[in-house]
Amino acid sequence: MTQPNPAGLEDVVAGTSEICFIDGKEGRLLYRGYDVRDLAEHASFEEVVYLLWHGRLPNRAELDAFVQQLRSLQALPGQVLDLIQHIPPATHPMAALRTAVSYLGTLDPDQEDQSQEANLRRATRLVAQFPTLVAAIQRVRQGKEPVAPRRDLSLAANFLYMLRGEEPSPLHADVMNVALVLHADHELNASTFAARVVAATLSDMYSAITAAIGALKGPLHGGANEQVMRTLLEIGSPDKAEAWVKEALAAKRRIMGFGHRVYKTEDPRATILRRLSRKVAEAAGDLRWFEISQAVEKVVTAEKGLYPNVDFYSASTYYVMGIPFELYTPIFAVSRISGWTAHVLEQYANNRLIRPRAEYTGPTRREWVPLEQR
Ligand SMILES: CC(=O)SCCNC(=O)CCNC(=O)[C@H](O)C(C)(C)COP(=O)(O)OP(=O)(O)OC[C@H]1O[C@@H](n2cnc3c(N)ncnc32)[C@H](O)[C@@H]1OP(=O)(O)O
Ligand SMILES: O=C([O-])CC(=O)C(=O)O
Repeated sequence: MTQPNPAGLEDVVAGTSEICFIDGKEGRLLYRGYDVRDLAEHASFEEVVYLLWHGRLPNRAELDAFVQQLRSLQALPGQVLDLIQHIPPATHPMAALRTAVSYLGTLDPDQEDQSQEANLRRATRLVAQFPTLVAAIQRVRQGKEPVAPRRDLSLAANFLYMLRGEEPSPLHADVMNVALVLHADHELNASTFAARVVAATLSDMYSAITAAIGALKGPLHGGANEQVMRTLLEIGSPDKAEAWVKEALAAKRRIMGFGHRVYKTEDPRATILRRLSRKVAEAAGDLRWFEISQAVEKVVTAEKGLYPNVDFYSASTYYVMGIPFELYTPIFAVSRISGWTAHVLEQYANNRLIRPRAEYTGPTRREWVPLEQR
């Protein structure tokens, strides 16, 4: 057997992929060769999904056709809407999403078909349905009726529309689009790796995506954005940030939204989200959450040399947009479903079972002791 791997498989190259490149030293992120900063500035989320799946940007006709296809698939089957009504309202929306996606698998129109074409159709349905699912889950939790999707809005605008029951401002629609572009893919992060492990057994796409949702939910991964907002609310004002952070660090607590396994400098997505956070805050005339975030960043960077990751400034951005914090990780999933499905399709296209070894550290030879003698 090869040498034992470092804890958490740090820096272990566990496979090849053509989808996403991260330079952790320089703080660069590319989707299929395109810098995420250019995509955030110019691309719609729909274009990015096409790029991730097909390896190239769509032309006008291809994009129009893809957008129309997505819009035709946004509505949820009635059985899923019924299921959502039966989920206890106190359930975390990520748990509800995981349950609903698993149920969607039982209603899959392509049931036994495991061809690449059928899997691309599944991926398309999932990307189209995730915003509708998350919005419906939230509205039902709040005792409201789900809002039906519209066919004349971008995926980002439609998501906010279904959540709020009214069309978002162009600023909020734009900010949501950029947030979706920024969260779309990130190489072998924990949830994508989980999805690929499941796909590599040749299990179905819904099983892989359900596993990925479970992994994203954890606070060390996508669940951190919700925890960031809880932190900002607890701190309450910029002048309290320094003492709060110092006390948390002294107690060896982690400051959510900081640090990254791959980036040893600022996460390029955080740079863009910091700007967005300020922009929505200025437009709303409410800089409090942005200023607390900046104050926290200053102390964490000075004390620990840690940089904000993608989950840090997304929290204050969404909060000022009036989005409740339990939805921050589901919004991550609304975007990351594009990357998860891209990786599952890539895994199926060139599959080998993923099955590493463990370095055994338990006892090697023990004598059996009969029950009465223990
Ligand atoms: C979308 C995403 O998944 S982005 C990541 C979202 N997660 C978070 O924001 C949670 C907070 N951050 C963390 O817990 C970590 O930075 C992780 C999980 C993201 C990466 O962790 P790893 O690469 O495994 O680093 P590891 O956990 O080994 O930490 C290394 C050292 O930095 C410290 N550290 C890392 N992150 C933090 C943090 N956010 N706050 C305080 N200390 C931290 C650790 O305590 C550890 O210190 P020690 O060596 O003195 O014990
Ligand atoms: O890459 C990671 O480990 C986590 C992350 O930033 C992401 O999934 O976007």
